[in-house]
Amino acid sequence: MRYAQLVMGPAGCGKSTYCSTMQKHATDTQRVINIVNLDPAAEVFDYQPLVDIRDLINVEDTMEDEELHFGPNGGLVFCLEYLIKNSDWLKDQLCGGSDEDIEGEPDDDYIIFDMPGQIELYTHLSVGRDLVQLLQSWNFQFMIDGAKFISGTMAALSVMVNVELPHVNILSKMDLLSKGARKQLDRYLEPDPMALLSEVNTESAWGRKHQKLSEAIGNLIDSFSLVRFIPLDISDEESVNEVLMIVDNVIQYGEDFDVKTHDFETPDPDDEEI
Ligand SMILES: Nc1nc2c(ncn2[C@@H]2O[C@H](COP(=O)(O)OP(=O)(O)OP(=O)(O)O)[C@@H](O)[C@H]2O)c(=O)[nH]1
Ligand SMILES: [Mg+2]
Repeated sequence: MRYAQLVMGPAGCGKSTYCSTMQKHATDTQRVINIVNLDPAAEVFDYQPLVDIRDLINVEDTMEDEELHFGPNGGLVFCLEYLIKNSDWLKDQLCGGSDEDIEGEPDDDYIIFDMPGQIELYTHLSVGRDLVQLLQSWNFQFMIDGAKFISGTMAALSVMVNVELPHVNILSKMDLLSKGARKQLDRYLEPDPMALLSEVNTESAWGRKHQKLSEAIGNLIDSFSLVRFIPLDISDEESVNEVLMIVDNVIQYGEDFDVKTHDFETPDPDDEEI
């Protein structure tokens, strides 16, 4: 089987850090997770990518090119569309090129795709969906990491509707919260959207004017069980493990797992902790 996670979220929310944290955790627990960088504007990340879109095309190239002359956002869209058009390149890099590998490969592949932060790529442009269809045609199974709170949830819903995949919302950077702040967090982790929205309602003219809309949004979020956020504290091994387990469960990884664990040797006690 081939398993994949697409990591999406606002700029700087910790997507690349999530990728490298999961990869390190996998190594520590005798699993192999590979990372593919699909951000053509990426400058730094703390992992060794299996595939890097920048080997195919770079945002700077599209901006400096005399004919194209894109700005950073147009350049990004161009790069991803270029990737889709040159999907054979990606297929070669991911699958070693031969169709036989895709059909008959006995080992599991588990790949995390580190995506660019521009949400419009997945909400209303076809690039995100094209990419997903491509990967699905190569037998990848999926999940998605969504964005922030009520507005993030709406964005996540919009992504879900557009790309038609199951997803898990992750609240990153938990290590930055004080103990007191963490205690208050529970109401946000599994919040009552109606209660949260009613707070918004009374506070502003906008809220009063759009009360019906807010209620409808609350109902929508509620009935799709969208508002569940999983906290991630990358400095806490337990937390990293829990997030990976939840995601594995969503993409149905590890259902025939006991066979797999014997493929690996005993862990090296000198392995670095995260
Ligand atoms: N303390 C803490 N810092 C984090 C965490 N995740 C990310 N950061 C920091 O936040 C900054 C951005 O993290 P990245 O992982 O590069 O975020 P990104 O979403 O990949 O960013 P873009 O690719 O630019 O959209 C870096 O300085 C990270 O060190 C976290 O869980 N805890
Ligand atoms: Mg990044």
